[in-house]
Amino acid sequence: MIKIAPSLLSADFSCLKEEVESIETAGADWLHLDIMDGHFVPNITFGPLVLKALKKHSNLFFDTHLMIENPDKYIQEFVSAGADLITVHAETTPHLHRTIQNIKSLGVKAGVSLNPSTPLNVLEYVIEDIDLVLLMSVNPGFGGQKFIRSVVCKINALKKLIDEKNLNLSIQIDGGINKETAPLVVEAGADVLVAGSAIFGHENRKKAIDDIKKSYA
Ligand SMILES: O=C(CO)[C@@H](O)[C@H](O)COP(=O)(O)O
Ligand SMILES: [Fe+2]
Repeated sequence: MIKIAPSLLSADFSCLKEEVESIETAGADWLHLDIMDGHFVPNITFGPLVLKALKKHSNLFFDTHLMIENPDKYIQEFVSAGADLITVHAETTPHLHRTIQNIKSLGVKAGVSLNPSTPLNVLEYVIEDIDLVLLMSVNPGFGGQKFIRSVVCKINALKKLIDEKNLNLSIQIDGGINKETAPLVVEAGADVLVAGSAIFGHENRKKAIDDIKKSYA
């Protein structure tokens, strides 16, 4: 089963509660929350207080994508606020193994994200400890960017590695996903698709989600 995770980054920030409700009733599987600090990425979004406020109004799985320096400092706060999965960028933490253990010790799922230019081999000694790999298909920081096609080969290579090791690990793709690019990444082995502008950019959220689902059915 392929999961659709609308990214809140492209929602109307003046009415986040209604925006989350709109994608929940439209058939979204997860809610993707982009946390940006203005250091690791040029943009600044929101923090745990916003997660906490939205969690009260949603039953969606809170998929929390940390694009922040020194993620260990904030993991506990995001878990207390309602994160169900915490994904950190390998580029932000010198002690990736420790960061993963930190996330797991708090009872939530752990993911590792890689920028488009970061090779898969940074995962070599942690791949058996995580629940999800997030491959960025744009350079992180903004919604609405163009899909970087070289990620398709990267997905194929990661899928091969996962199958060889017989691991139960999700492959999430984030950036430029729409009804044209979704089939490419699903075919390569992705099973969680993040989509911001392709869903929140449309009035009819159900049609937007259904169009993506139909594109690879
Ligand atoms: O993490 C990020 C961007 O850094 C994403 O989650 C974006 O929010 C995806 O937006 P679209 O490319 O789907 O518009
Ligand atoms: Fe994201």
